[in-house]
Amino acid sequence: MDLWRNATRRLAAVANHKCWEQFCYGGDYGLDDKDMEASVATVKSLCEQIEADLIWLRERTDTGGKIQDYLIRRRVGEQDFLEVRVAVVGNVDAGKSTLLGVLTHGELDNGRGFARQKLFRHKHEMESGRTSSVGNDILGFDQEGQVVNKPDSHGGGLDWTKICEKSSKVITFIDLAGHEKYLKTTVFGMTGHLPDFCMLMVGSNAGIVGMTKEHLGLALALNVPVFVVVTKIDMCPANILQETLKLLQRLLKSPGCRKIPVLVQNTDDVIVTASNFSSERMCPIFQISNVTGENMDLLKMFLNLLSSRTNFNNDEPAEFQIDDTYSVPGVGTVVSGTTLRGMIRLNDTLLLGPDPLGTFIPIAVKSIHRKRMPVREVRGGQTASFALKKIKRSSIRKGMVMVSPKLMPQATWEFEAEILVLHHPTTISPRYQAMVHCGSIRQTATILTMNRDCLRTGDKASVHFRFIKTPEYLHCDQKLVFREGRTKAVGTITKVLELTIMSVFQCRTGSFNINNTHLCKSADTGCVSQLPVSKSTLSEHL
Ligand SMILES: Nc1nc2c(ncn2[C@@H]2O[C@H](COP(=O)(O)OP(=O)(O)OP(=O)(O)O)[C@@H](O)[C@H]2O)c(=O)[nH]1
Repeated sequence: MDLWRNATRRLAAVANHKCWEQFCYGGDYGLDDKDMEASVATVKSLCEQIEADLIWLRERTDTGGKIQDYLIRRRVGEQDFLEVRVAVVGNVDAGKSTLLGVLTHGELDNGRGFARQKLFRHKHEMESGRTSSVGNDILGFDQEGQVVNKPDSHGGGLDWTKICEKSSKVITFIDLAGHEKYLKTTVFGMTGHLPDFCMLMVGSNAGIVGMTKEHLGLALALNVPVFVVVTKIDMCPANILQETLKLLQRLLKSPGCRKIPVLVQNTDDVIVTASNFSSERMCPIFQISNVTGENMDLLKMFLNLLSSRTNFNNDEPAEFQIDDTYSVPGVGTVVSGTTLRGMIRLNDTLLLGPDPLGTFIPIAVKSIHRKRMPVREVRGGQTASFALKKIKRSSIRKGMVMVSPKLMPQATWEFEAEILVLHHPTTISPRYQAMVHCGSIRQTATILTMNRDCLRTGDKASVHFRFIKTPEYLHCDQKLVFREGRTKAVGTITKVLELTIMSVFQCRTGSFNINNTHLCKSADTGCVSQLPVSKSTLSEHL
C-alpha cells in the first residue's frame, strides 16, 4: 500500500511536468513477494502511461518483507535529454581537470597530468598545467545509466552531438580555476553559469588548503548543494587520508556550514545521498583515485542519479541570461547562456537588453543550439546558444538578458540588498566600491547608503547600491557576491529601484553635454551619474 501511495504521488509529479525524475520505494516496512510483484506491475503500467522508465536501483529486507528502490525517469525524445550542471571547484592541483578528463574520456590518469591535457583550452594552460578559464565538459548517461562518451580514436576529441543523441541525461561540468589569481573567473562561473550542484575537490595529501574554504563558502552563500570528492587516495598514506577526512567532516559540521557529511562507501550510500541531496543538508564525500580508478563507479552512479534543481513551467514568460557572445563566420552574432524560465522557440521575438541607456530592443532568434546540437526549442533550466538576426556582437555584453515582451522588462541602476560581510581587513562605509556578481552580471557598484555607520567582517546590513557603468536587469531574491581584492560579501537583493529610460529622461531631459555623455540624476538618491552614450542614440530615444 505504501509503495502504491508513494509511487502514484511521485508519478503524478512526473506526469505534471513538475519534474523529470523521482525516486520510488516500497514503504518503510516492506512487502511480501506477492504484494511486491503486484505493486511493481502497477507502477510499471503507470510509468508506461506517462512514458517514463522504471529503473531498479536496489533491494533491502525489513520486518514486513522486501523494500525496493526505483528511479522513475521520464523518456525523452531523440533530440532531448535531462540536463544537470555541476560546478567543479577546489584548490590548485586538487585534480579537477584530471577527474573531468578521466570521467569524460574514459581513460585513467598517469599521475603526471596525462588526463587533463585533453581539457585545456589555452596554450598557457598546457604549459603551466593550470586552468584559467571557465570550461565546459559533458558526460552523457543512457537510459540504463551507462556512460555514452566515446572519444574519437584519432584526435581523442568528443563529439558532443553524438553524446547528446545517445544520452537521456547529460551532466555539464563547469570546470573552474583553482588558483586565487583566477578567483574572479571562478566567482563568475558559480554565479553566471547557474550550477545545480557544486563538486568540491580536495587533494587527500594536501588537505583543506588554499582556496578550498573560499570555494566552499561561495557555494554555501549561493545556496548550491555541495558534494566533496577527495582525490589521489592511491598516493596518500592512510593516516594523512584519515586526517584530511576528519578535518573535512569537522569543517562541514561547523556552525558556518551546518552540513551532515556522509562518507560514501557503497552503492547503498550513493542511493541514499543522491535521493536526499537537493533538499537536505546532506553532504556526500567520495574518496577516489584518478590513477587506479578506485570508487569511480560510485561517483558515476551518483552523477547519474542527480536531478536538476530547476522546475520548469512552459507557460511562464521566457527569460534567458547571456554569459558569453561570439561572432561565428557565416552565422553572425551568437549568444550563449542559460534559460532561466519559460520556453524559447525558433523565430521567437524576444527583448534584448538592457543597453547603456537601459533600453531593450526586439530581436529574432535565427537558430538554437543545445550542446552544439541544433534544436527547435529550449526551456527553463537548459543552457543554449542562439544565433541572432541583425545585431552586432559589440552591442551585446555578458549580463544582458533576452526576455519575453510580456515581462515588460525594466533596467535598474540602483537596488537594495541584505548583505553579510565574509571578510574585510578594515571597515566598509558609504561610497565604498566593489565588483557585484549577480547571475551573469559583473559590474562595479558603489554603496550609497546603509543601515549602519560602517561594516566589519561578520556584519550584516541592508545596503543601497548603485551600478557605476550601465543599468542592469535584476530581480528581488537574486543572490549576489560583492568583492574587491580580499574583501568579500554575499547577499540577496531585497528591492529593485527602477530607473528606466523614461524616468532618466523625465528627471533631466536634454541635459546631455557635448562630450557625448549624459548626466542623469536618480530620483531616489539625487546621485548624479554619467551615461556614456552617443548623441545620435540619445536623439533616437528622445
Ligand atoms: N596519483 C594521483 N595523481 C593525481 C590524481 N588526480 C590528479 N593527479 C595529478 O595531480 C596533478 C594536478 O592535477 P590537475 O587536474 O591539473 O589539478 P587541478 O585541480 O585541475 O588544478 P588547476 O587547474 O590549476 O586548478 C596532475 O599532475 C595529475 O596527474 C590522483 O587521483 N592520483
